[in-house]
Amino acid sequence: MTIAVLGAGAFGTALAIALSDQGVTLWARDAAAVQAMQDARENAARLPKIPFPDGLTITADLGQACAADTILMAVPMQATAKFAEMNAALLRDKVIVGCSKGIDMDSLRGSTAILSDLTASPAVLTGPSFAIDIARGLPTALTLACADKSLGERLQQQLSTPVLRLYRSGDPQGAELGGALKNVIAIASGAVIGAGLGDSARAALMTRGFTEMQRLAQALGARPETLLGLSGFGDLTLTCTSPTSRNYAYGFALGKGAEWDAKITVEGAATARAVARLAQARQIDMPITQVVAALVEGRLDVAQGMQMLLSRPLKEES
Ligand SMILES: NC(=O)C1=CN([C@@H]2O[C@H](COP(=O)(O)OP(=O)(O)OC[C@H]3O[C@@H](n4cnc5c(N)ncnc54)[C@H](OP(=O)(O)O)[C@@H]3O)[C@@H](O)[C@H]2O)C=CC1
Ligand SMILES: O=C(CO)COP(=O)(O)O
Repeated sequence: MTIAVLGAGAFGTALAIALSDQGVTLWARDAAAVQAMQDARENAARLPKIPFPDGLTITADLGQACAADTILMAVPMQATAKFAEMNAALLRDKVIVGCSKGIDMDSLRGSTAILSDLTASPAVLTGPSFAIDIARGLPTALTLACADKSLGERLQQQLSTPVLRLYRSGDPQGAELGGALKNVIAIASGAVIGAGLGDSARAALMTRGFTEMQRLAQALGARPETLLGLSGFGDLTLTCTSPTSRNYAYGFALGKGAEWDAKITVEGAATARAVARLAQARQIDMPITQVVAALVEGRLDVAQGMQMLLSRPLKEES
């Protein structure tokens, strides 16, 4: 069984490296970048100093990549819907695993819904994992979620390695929402630490943020236990506590009033805006997400956002 990874960012490249013992094709859109990676046998732009193993083939030919049995989609979320639509002829009815974390701003859909336009039972691979850790072969555990049980079992076997341990789930929507929503709370956590408001405030935001994640996920049909696993609680913990996270680092810069390089992928920024709209439309109480959306849009600063959260009426913990 052959594997291709679409999108040669840090994560796509890391997955291709981790799975290269089986032979992996990594696709990138830019032919010049592909040639440079082929010559250097590394992705110097996104994952420097990690050499490509022999089993990794890099190409700009999407047709060649899509000939693989299993396709891992690692293009950033806000580009995924257009990518899927433009390349539907190559991707239709393939075995596709969504690896991106976010909610599409235009359609308010996540990767499972977007990829369902192409294939009957898209899978999701998500959980606490920095690209650099996976690429270095450090131990990592992720969730592989698929509504089709036998396909999920096959993908679990195919994509696990001795150091990349995949747990199976039958709830792709819950798994995808955990990965998407934790990025929003990571921005809030970074902002609180960047503004010097302390670890206690961060713990409060993580906990109340997790409550918001559960509220939305359950309203959208996710199983509550999915969010308690690697894809929800696990990834929330990693991303809200590590400066390696770009979402956390972006929030930290907001809190500190520091410059931020807009070229860096911060999935939680667009996702906060998408989820704020989704929550408003469904009348779901998600105050932290609403504040993060307002921070991202420049409608509030961190002090004002914190004041808004602290001045809410006192209530029962639920
Ligand atoms: N980095 C990490 O630790 C992890 C990331 N993820 C998720 O993986 C996804 C990708 O993130 P990551 O790899 O880090 O992102 P990066 O910022 O490292 O790279 C983004 C990549 O996507 C490519 N790209 C952007 N738009 C398109 C498009 N329209 N068509 C094809 N390729 C495109 C870029 O190509 P170009 O260079 O040509 O612009 C670039 O190679 C995100 O959803 C992220 O949340 C999940 C777990 C861990
Ligand atoms: O999703 C991630 C870790 O699981 C990566 O987080 P960042 O996109 O914030 O770097």
